[in-house]
Amino acid sequence: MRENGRAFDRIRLLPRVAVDVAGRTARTRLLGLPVPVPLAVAPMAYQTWLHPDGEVAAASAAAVAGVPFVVSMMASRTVEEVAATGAATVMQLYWLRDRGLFRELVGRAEAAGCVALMLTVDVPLLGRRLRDLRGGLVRPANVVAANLGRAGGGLDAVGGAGTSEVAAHTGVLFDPSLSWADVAWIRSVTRLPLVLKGILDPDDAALAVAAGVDTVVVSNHGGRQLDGAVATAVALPAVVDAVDGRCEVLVDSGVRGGVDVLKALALGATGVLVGRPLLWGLAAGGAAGAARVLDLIGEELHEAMALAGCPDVDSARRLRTSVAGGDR
Ligand SMILES: Cc1cc2nc3c(=O)[nH]c(=O)nc-3n(C[C@H](O)[C@H](O)[C@H](O)COP(=O)(O)O)c2cc1C
Ligand SMILES: CC(C)CC(=O)C(=O)O
Repeated sequence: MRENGRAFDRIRLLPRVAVDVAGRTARTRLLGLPVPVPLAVAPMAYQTWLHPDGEVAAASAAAVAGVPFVVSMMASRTVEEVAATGAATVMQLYWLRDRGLFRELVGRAEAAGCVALMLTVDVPLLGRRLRDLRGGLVRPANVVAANLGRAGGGLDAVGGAGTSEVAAHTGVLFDPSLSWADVAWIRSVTRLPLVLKGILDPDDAALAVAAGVDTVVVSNHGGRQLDGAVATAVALPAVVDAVDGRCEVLVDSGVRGGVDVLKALALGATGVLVGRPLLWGLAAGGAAGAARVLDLIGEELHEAMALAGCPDVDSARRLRTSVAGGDR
């Protein structure tokens, strides 16, 4: 988790000068949609844990900002409630042991007007989260996975030593047998654009393209899964090369401001997903707090583009970068 931030910090930008940036714009396309800034909100579970309105407040902020909102399969408000905010909504899915429930969720996402499906591929099981274990993390009874019906409630018996309640619950639900054949099956059962989230190796990015995926997300899950996995700012360029323009490449994990977004673009990304900062805004100030976070990142990006001599997103993607040695 720490290395994600450090890796972005180590990227150095080579600004261009005497470029007319008076009419600059960060408008571009992301997840197949026109967006005012190249970012979307990352899928994050159980947002009513942070604020009573949860995902509905966060999605309202995304709607105001005009950026897509990815609703977690483990959201504490339903995909229908989220889509009703008017935000361009992407449904995130985990591979479930219960294939009937998985199919049902795909159908609900389509019926709710979702613009894409995002399959998260880096959670065959939940990472060993030592702070969750030491703190005895247990969901409050009123925070449930609202999309999963009876399967979305908590567990009566917590998993025991070495397992948090959340890890035990997801262990019951998630199927660790996901393979590329299953990805091909998912591709075949929906006409919605398909996003694969949690790619780090360029060979996996090439396999995703071969499976007909529309977007890959270079992600180590914000450092929550495999401790010691490569930072995304380090992994991104090789994935961009492997994909070679055949699908969109988004990146998350460690993006904390507009300069990080500019660095991601300079490294070849189509755009970024914003994770924890959105939750901090939501916890501090509900929909307004989440909206302020998205505003700030957008303002910072516009300023950084001006200072780097970038009138548009394509020129940002052509900026040169270098990597500084050591930590700051
Ligand atoms: C509290 C929390 C819950 C998350 N829940 C999910 C989830 O349900 N599905 C998913 O694909 N990723 C989930 N993630 C990972 C995020 O989508 C994203 O990859 C990560 O937070 C990006 O890193 P950042 O927080 O450093 O920006 C979660 C992250 C956090 C912090
Ligand atoms: C409920 C969890 C599976 C959500 C998640 O992906 C996470 O906590 O990182």
